[in-house]
Amino acid sequence: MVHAHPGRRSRGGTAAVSHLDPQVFATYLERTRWFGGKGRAYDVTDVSTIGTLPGEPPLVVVHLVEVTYADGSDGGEAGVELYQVPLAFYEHPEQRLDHAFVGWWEDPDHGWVHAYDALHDREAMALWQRAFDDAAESPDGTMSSDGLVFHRLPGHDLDLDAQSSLFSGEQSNSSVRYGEDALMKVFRKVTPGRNPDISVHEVLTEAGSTHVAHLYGWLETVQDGEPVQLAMLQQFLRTATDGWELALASVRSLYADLDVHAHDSGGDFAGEASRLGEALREVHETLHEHFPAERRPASAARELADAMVGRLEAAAAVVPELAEHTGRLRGAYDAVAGLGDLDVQQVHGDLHLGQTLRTSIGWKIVDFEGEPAKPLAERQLPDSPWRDVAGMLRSFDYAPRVVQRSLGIEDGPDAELLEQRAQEWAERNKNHFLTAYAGGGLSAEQQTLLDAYVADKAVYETVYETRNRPSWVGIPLQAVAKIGAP
Ligand SMILES: Nc1ncnc2c1ncn2[C@@H]1O[C@H](COP(=O)(O)OP(=O)(O)O)[C@@H](O)[C@H]1O
Ligand SMILES: O=P(O)(O)O[C@H]1O[C@H](CO)[C@@H](O[C@H]2O[C@H](CO)[C@@H](O)[C@H](O)[C@H]2O)[C@H](O)[C@H]1O
Repeated sequence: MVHAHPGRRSRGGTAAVSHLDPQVFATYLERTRWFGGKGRAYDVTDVSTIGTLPGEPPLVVVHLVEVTYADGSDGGEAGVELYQVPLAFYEHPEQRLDHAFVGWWEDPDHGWVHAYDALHDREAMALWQRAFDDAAESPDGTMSSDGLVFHRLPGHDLDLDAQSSLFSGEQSNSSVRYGEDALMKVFRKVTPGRNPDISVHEVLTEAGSTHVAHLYGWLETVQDGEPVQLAMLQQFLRTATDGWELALASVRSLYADLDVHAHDSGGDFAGEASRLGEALREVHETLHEHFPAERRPASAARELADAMVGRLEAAAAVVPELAEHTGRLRGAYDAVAGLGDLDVQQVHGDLHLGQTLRTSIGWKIVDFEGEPAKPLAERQLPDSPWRDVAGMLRSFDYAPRVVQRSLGIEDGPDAELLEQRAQEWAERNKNHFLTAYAGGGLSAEQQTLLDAYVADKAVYETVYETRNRPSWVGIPLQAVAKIGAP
């Protein structure tokens, strides 16, 4: 059943906006990078208003869009998801925002109103920044307005003159930078409960970690007594270059002359891969110190293997091509079942090169939210640090494949040599990263655990790609086909 928008309370002089058509949101979701339900049959079953940003113009209203999937919660995926869509309303069309147009409605009191995705709108984004600044003025560092609660940590004065611009990269959420001062990440898929991205950044900021951007604050609302965390404000790392982009540049330089081996290439990435390994080790050590950690008995290894098999079965329901590989994948998981004690702690949960930033003073790691497709309760649990290591290894595998696709050369006359170079590049960087992380070689137990996490991650990626970038699913499928192969 589709519910109509409940309507907005009218405030002095502003347009009341009612009758938001759920179908308009459905159409908009399909156009966005961050909607994770592509390829599934669904309905927008509710659109609710959770608050209005203080100050105006424009009028900015935060909506939660409820998406209900026809396949229920089959395939390990949620049956219902909530997406955050803040809209900026204008009484007349704003040509500068044409690219962010969501829809228009005839309002019974005010005629036509035009709605735009607020994150593209500088005027709208300034309202968030001012509200965060107001929170810093209050003795407890919080400011509440119309159901929205802004929290600030002490230690940084926001630059209110800084202009916003929306990031355009490969993202599951939406990030807006305020000049060179701050970055606000607006969580798109939201779940009631504490988001680990905020809680981990808060702890690491307070611990003085040099490998994360400092947390400045966050925005939440409370529904049925539980926080729903909507956005996070943090230090903008001004000298940062995305680790993923650096890796792609290195691969491009390798592919420029296929006669040159990866270790001789001018764009060699191995030194950076080693420094990344060291940075991850330090982050894991800090997380181990400040969050609960435990050594679980051998039965935990069996449970882990079962969980991986469960994820594989769920994934195979979404990606039928996995079926032919399940025997070999199960082999990797069964080996884990025979391991001894298992050390778990707070980890990153979804680490890949796109979560690393090279600054002038070293590598930083971002985005501690965990895998976007996992339920929040699962993402909050301690896990094995090898999960993060595996994520990075998968990323070193992705980079050469993505460059081949972007250059359209994967099926060209040099395909064989290209594949050789791709493997050289990936192996070289994986080895450097791993050796620096572990401080030497791995024990047989560590290798077994790592292999299983690599397989688990590749399986996860087949679902992620199917749902988000269907034309990329061949990348993880190619990796899955090699796991355990003779
Ligand atoms: N503090 C920061 N300063 C500068 N750039 C950042 C910062 N945090 C993240 N980024 C950039 O924004 C991109 C997206 O951030 P991320 O937290 O990974 O978002 P998502 O959860 O949507 O994937 C990252 O790949 C990185 O390039
Ligand atoms: O960054 P997020 O937390 O949203 O992570 C999700 O999106 C990632 C892509 O943006 C995805 O990562 C996969 O693609 C990367 C290249 O774009 C590659 O480097 C990673 O190895 C690969 O897993 C991630 O899996 C997903 O959870």
